[in-house]
Amino acid sequence: MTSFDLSLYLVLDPDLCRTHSMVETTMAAIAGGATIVQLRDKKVGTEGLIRIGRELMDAMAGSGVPLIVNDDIDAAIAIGADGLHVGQDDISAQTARERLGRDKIIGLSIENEEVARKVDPSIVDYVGVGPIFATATKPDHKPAIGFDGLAHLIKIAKRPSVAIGGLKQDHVDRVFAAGANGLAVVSAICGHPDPEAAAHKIATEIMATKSAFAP
Ligand SMILES: Cc1ncc(COP(=O)(O)OP(=O)(O)O)c(N)n1
Ligand SMILES: Cc1nc(C(=O)O)sc1CCOP(=O)(O)O
Ligand SMILES: [Mg+2]
Repeated sequence: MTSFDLSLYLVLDPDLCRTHSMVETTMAAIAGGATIVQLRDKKVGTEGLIRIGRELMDAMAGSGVPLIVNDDIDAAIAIGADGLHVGQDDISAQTARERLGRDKIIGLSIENEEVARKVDPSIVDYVGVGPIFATATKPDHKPAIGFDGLAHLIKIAKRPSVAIGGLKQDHVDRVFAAGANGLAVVSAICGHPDPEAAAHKIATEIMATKSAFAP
C-alpha cells in the first residue's frame, strides 16, 4: 500500500478555493507541509471529479503526497488515485476494498461509539473522526463530539486517525493529546488568502507538538 502520513490532511472544497484554483491550493498547501490531500467536490459529478483528479495527479506527481477521492469510487479508479474516503452513508468500506484491492488507502468516517465499534481493521486504513466542532463547511454535519469524544472514539476504533471539523492551528496540541495522528482541515487552508502560509503555520505547530509528545 502507498504509505501515508495523516499529520496535515487537506480536504479540498471548490467553494472555498476562490482566489486560487484547486490545483494551486493543493500545491501551495503541499509546499507549506500538507501530508495528504482529499478531492472533495459534491457538485461536479463523476466526470468532473475525473477531470480535476487527473489534473491533481499530474501536479502532485513526485511530491510523495497521496491523493484520496471523497465518496466516488468510480472516479477514484479512473483517476488512479491513491485511495478513497467513505462515510457511513456512502458505499461500504468492504465494497470499496473489494473494488480497489489491497494496495489502495481506504478511510472511513466515524462519529459515534456504535460505528467506531464496527470498524474492521483488516479493511479500513484510517478513520476520520468528527466533527470536533460545528462547522459551516459541512452544513449537514453530525453533532460535535469535542476532544473528549475524539479520544474516546480513537480508543475504540484502534486505527490511525485524523480529527476533522472546525479545526485550526490553535487546536493542534489538543488533537494530538487526544491520540489522533493528525488533523484534517478545509477552511483553515482553502479559505485562506495564502494557502501555503496557512499550511506552513499549522505544519510547524504539528512538528513542535509531535516532538513534545515524542518519548
Ligand atoms: C478525513 C475525512 N474525515 C471525514 C470526512 C467526512 O466524510 P462523510 O461523512 O462521508 O461526509 P462527506 O465528506 O462525504 O460530506 C471526510 N470527507 N474526510
Ligand atoms: C468534510 C467534513 N467532514 C466532517 C465530519 O465531521 O465528518 S466536518 C467536514 C468539514 C470540515 O471543514 P472545516 O475544516 O472548514 O471545518
Ligand atoms: Mg461521504
